Amino acid sequence: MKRSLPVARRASDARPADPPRQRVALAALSGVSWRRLLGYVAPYRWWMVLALVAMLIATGVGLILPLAVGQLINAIVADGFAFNLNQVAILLVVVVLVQSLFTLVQSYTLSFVGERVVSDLRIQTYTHLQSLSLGFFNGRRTGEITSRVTNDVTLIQTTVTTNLATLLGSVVQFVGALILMLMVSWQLTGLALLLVPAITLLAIFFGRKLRRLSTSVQDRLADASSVLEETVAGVRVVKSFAREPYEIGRFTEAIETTFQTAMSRARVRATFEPLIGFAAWGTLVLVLWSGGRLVLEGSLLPGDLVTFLLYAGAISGTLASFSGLFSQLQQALGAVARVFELLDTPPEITDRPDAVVLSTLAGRVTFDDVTFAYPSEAPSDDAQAPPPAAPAVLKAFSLDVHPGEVVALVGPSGAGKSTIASLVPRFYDIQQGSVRIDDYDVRDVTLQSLRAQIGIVPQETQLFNGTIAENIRYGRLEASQEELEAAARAANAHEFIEQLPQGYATPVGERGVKLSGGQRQRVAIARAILKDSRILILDEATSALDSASERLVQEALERLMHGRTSLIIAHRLSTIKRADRIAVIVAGELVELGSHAELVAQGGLYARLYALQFRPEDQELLPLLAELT
Ligand SMILES: Nc1ncnc2c1ncn2[C@@H]1O[C@H](COP(=O)(O)OP(=O)(O)OP(=O)(O)O)[C@@H](O)[C@H]1O
Repeated sequence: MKRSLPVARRASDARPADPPRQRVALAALSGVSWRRLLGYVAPYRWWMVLALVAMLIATGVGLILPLAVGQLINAIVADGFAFNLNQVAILLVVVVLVQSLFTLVQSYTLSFVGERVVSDLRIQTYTHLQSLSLGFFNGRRTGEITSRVTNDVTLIQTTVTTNLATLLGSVVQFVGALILMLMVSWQLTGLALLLVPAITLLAIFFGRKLRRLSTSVQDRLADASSVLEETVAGVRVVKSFAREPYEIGRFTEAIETTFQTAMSRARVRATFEPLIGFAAWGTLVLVLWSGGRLVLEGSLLPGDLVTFLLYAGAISGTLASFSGLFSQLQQALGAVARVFELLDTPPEITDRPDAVVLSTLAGRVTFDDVTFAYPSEAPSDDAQAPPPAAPAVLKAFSLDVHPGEVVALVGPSGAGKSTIASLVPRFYDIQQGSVRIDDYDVRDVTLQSLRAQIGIVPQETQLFNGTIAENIRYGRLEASQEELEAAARAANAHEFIEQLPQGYATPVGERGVKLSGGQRQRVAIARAILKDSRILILDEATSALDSASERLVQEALERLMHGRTSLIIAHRLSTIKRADRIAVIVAGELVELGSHAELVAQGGLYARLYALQFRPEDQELLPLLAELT
């Protein structure tokens, strides 16, 4: 029953972890995703070109190093060699210097591109997230969504820059070293190459296994973080039910599952890396042994053998980095798929191409034969499966609220009151009938202008991190300090705000002062007053306030409602009696409509309810109504 109206359902409405993710991860293997990913680098292509050129130079120059070292040794051991020791030593220093310089350029430019891409992508995903409809958020856990914008995007950053550049560098190094090796000794090269395909196959085999396990680890970790998020956000519920041990159990279970999966991955990785290392070093020893024999036979200079060994070392290094890269790229694929899936989720509620901008309104709100069922919560990666048919929450519901009228929506929990209210700002689209403001169907006007005309005071006020002034100004960002204070005064909030340590500049929300329930409600009312919209939707708080606080809130609400069309999801008899008309809703249908006096005279459900009314004025009506229906 206790739920704020415009805010998405809490994380507790979670759906279970989604196995189809793996399918999506595999789909991301297609070239399209990679092309799309590289599209993010396109705006910084010149930086990328610079990075790649620097990388090529650094790698290319690096390839001279083994050659120079070999020459150095030849200069030492072979008499009458072409270069003397000094010349070769100077060459070596110059080579190392040039290589370091270009490595620096490459590292800086690559980081620039990486950080830019990741920032762009985060802003894009967040912007897209903001465009998505409530239906999307209803079906997903908070932790899962935030992790896509933060963790997954970070994984992508390494993929598009560092990994790709390293891959390219490794290829250059591999090819370059191979050519130079061939020039030194084709026999030795042939021997080394015999073993390469075997190592590569091994790497591919393990890489695949690692990828599967990595996606699985990420999924399990997301499960654990969603337990964490849920319980931190809902810490009051946990504490009030003394469910700490239960939650610890749930978290432990999720973490233990993560641990088990991570250990399976660790086992594969632990075997993988030494195995590849062993294969590479084994090759080296074999080459050293055969090369040693060639030197002893006199067909190879000792320095050339050293050169060859250094190249062989470089090649086994690149092979190891190939396999490392391979598994990292595989890991990133899951992340890429999840981010693109988010970006590809179309918003359900959008402006029509010919949508008009609502301007000044009289403020009439009409529900005309409205039938509505909530969108099915099937996530988009389950698109193959037909969505289960959702039951209609509203059935042929009609109600005409006149400009300036106050209508109280009354009915048992789950009757559809919040749903009715959420259709006015078009949080959802209806299946039949129409919801109109003045004579405009809400689907024919721009969302921005529609929502600008509607003020909402939810049951529970969500305060954001920031000062109290910033929180009130959420109602109208461009409001002046005077307007802001006037709104706070009208909302009976000015006095308590003045008494806060820094007045309007006092930080509130997560990291600021804690406000009482009544104070929060008055801040919400001040926001709505500042917004100054024609239409108001109030979700009356059900939690009891002390009578002084209650009076301040009631006064503020009356000022707020004055001259505006108001739809109140009412819980208290006092509020209901004050409304111009009362709409009694039962199971998504309007069963009675009229003023308090009319309904009492009619002798229907409301009258029977009222007959029981020897209770205090602020008696909550709902439990009684539930008894009667
Ligand atoms: N986001 C949602 N997705 C799916 N079903 C929903 C959603 N919100 C509400 N419902 C369902 O729609 C029905 C009407 O809910 P609604 O919240 O409108 O009732 P209400 O009269 O406002 O109840 P309360 O007084 O308890 O807030 C309920 O059966 C509820 O389970």
